[in-house]
Amino acid sequence: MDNARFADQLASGCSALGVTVGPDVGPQLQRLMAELLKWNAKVNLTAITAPEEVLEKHFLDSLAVLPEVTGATSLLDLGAGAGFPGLPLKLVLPGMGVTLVDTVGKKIAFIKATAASMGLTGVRGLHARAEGKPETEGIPRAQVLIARAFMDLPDWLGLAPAYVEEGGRVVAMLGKAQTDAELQARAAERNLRVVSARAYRLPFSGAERQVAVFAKQ
Ligand SMILES: C[S@@+](CC[C@H](N)C(=O)[O-])C[C@H]1O[C@@H](n2cnc3c(N)ncnc32)[C@H](O)[C@@H]1O
Repeated sequence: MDNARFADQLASGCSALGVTVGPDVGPQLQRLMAELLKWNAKVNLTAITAPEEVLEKHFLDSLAVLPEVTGATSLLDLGAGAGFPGLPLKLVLPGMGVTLVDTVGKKIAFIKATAASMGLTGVRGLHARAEGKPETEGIPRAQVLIARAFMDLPDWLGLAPAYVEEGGRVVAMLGKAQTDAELQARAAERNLRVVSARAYRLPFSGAERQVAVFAKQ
């Protein structure tokens, strides 16, 4: 994808999602895509490899939750894989500290090397297993805990409270939308409350997504 097409697709995708990004973000995302595809040719990081799909399914889907994340000073991305949604969110919100956790070492190696080569500060990659015991895992708590395609919602909400600072929130990016009643029930099981839930569609494929925000009771 050439620079002009990338910029055009990013602008129209952001506009469809109702999010705004600064002028530096496009070139940084292009750099991130180049690193992802370069690494992916050698080590398997993601099954999504067509540039148009990387832009929509990894980058724009990550940026779709900007409204739920903006204002946080720290973000913890559990099961971040190759850095989604944490890395694109960091590019738009550079003052936010971001910790990305995954059990697969090569994914964390990619995150660390890419953050260093792009000169990103305040990005930490942690090769660790999230089990709900931050004290022994060395995983820091954050104002906002986020995960996309991580675990089944009940399991993920079971882990979540241990990683959220007092007054913080849990942002769940879901491929399969849950009804309000289902979200309320899942939250109640974990002593959480539902703060908001919003459905959206990816701008080019029209694929359905949902983002739900929870807080401690
Ligand atoms: C389906 S991938 C999603 C990756 C990324 N969030 C995304 O949306 O592209 C799930 C990731 O969670 C990681 N994972 C699974 N269980 C984990 C655990 N208990 N702690 C940390 N990472 C875990 C896997 O290694 C994998 O990279």
